[in-house]
Amino acid sequence: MANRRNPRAASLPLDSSKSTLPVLPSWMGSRSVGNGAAELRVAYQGVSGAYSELAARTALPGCATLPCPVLYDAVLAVKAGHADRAVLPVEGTTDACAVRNYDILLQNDLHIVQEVSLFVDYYLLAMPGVGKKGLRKVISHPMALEHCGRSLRRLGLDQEPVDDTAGAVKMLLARGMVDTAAIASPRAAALYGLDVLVRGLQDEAWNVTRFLVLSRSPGQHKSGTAAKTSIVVAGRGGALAALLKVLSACSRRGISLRKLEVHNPGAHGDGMAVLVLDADGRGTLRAFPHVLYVDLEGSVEDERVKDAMADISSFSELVRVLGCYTADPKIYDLRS
Ligand SMILES: O=C(O)C(=O)Cc1ccccc1
Repeated sequence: MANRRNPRAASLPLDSSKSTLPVLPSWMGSRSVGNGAAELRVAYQGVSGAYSELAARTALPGCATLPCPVLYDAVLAVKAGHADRAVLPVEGTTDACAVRNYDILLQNDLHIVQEVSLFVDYYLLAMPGVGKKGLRKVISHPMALEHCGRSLRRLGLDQEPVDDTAGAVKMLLARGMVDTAAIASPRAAALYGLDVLVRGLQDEAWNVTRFLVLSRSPGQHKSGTAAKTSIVVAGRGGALAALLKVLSACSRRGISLRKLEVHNPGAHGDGMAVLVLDADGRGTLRAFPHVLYVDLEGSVEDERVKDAMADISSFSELVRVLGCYTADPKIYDLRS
C-alpha cells in the first residue's frame, strides 16, 4: 500500500438523493474502443483484474492500462510522463479506508479530471480443489477485507492485507497456498482460473467505490454537462469553525456540496502535509492541523463558485483546486 498513514477521517455523505441505478460499463460485452481514449496510458495500483484496472477501463474505454506495485508509483508514472492518467479509489459506501488515498492528492500537483463509481462485487477464491473447510486465512487489499469483515468472521478466517486484490490471487497461485483464500473481482477469478467459493462476499449489498482519474494538466468538463469542482481547504484554526465557514460560503450562494470531509491526523499526528503551490507553480510541503476536502456543484469558471472560493480564502491559509470535471452520477455495475 502506498499510503499507510491513518488520519482520522470523518465523512459526511451529502445529498444522496441523486444516486442512480447501476449501469453496465461500455467495455463489457463489446470490443469497441469507445470515446477516443485508445491512446491513453492509465496507471493503477495492482495487477490485471484489480478493481482499479476495471475503473480505468470503465472511465476510459480502450485505454492501455499500466499496472504499478503501489499507488504512489501510479502517481509518479503520470508525473514522469510514463502514463497519461492515474486512477485511484477514494471513497466507498461502507468504509473510510479509501479516503486516505485522497492524501496523495494533497502532496502532488496532479489534477482530478474525471470520476467513476463502480459497484464492487467480491468473490472468495481459492486454489483449485481446495474447499472452504481447509482454509485458515484470507488475503486481499485492506478495503476488500474491510468490506467483507462480517462475512470473514463468520467463516472464521484470519485476515492478512496485501497490496491489491488481483495480486492476492497471483500470490496464491505463485506460492501454491492451499490453506489461504483471496478476495478479488469476478474478472480476476476468470483471468487466473481459481475456484470461486463465494460470490457477493461483501457485507453490504450496496457496495460502491468511487475512483478519481488524475492527469498532469487540468481537465475541462464537457459542455452541456454538470460540473463538479474538488477543492482542499487548510488552516491553523479549529476544523469545526472551518467547516461551518465553508458551509456558509457555499449555502449563501446556493452552491450544493457533493462531499465534505475533514482529515485530521489526530492527537499523535504532526499535521497533514499539503503541497502549497506558488504563482510560478513551485511547490513547498507544509503541515496543517486539519484539511477539508470539498466537492462543489459547479465549475471553477462559475462566478458564484469563484465568489465562494474567494470567501473561503479569506479565512483559510490554503484553498487549492484539485480539479474541475464532469459530474458522473452513474454507478457502473461490473457484475453483469
Ligand atoms: O486491490 C484492488 O483491486 C484495487 O483496485 C483497490 C480496491 C480494492 C477494493 C475496492 C476497490 C478498489
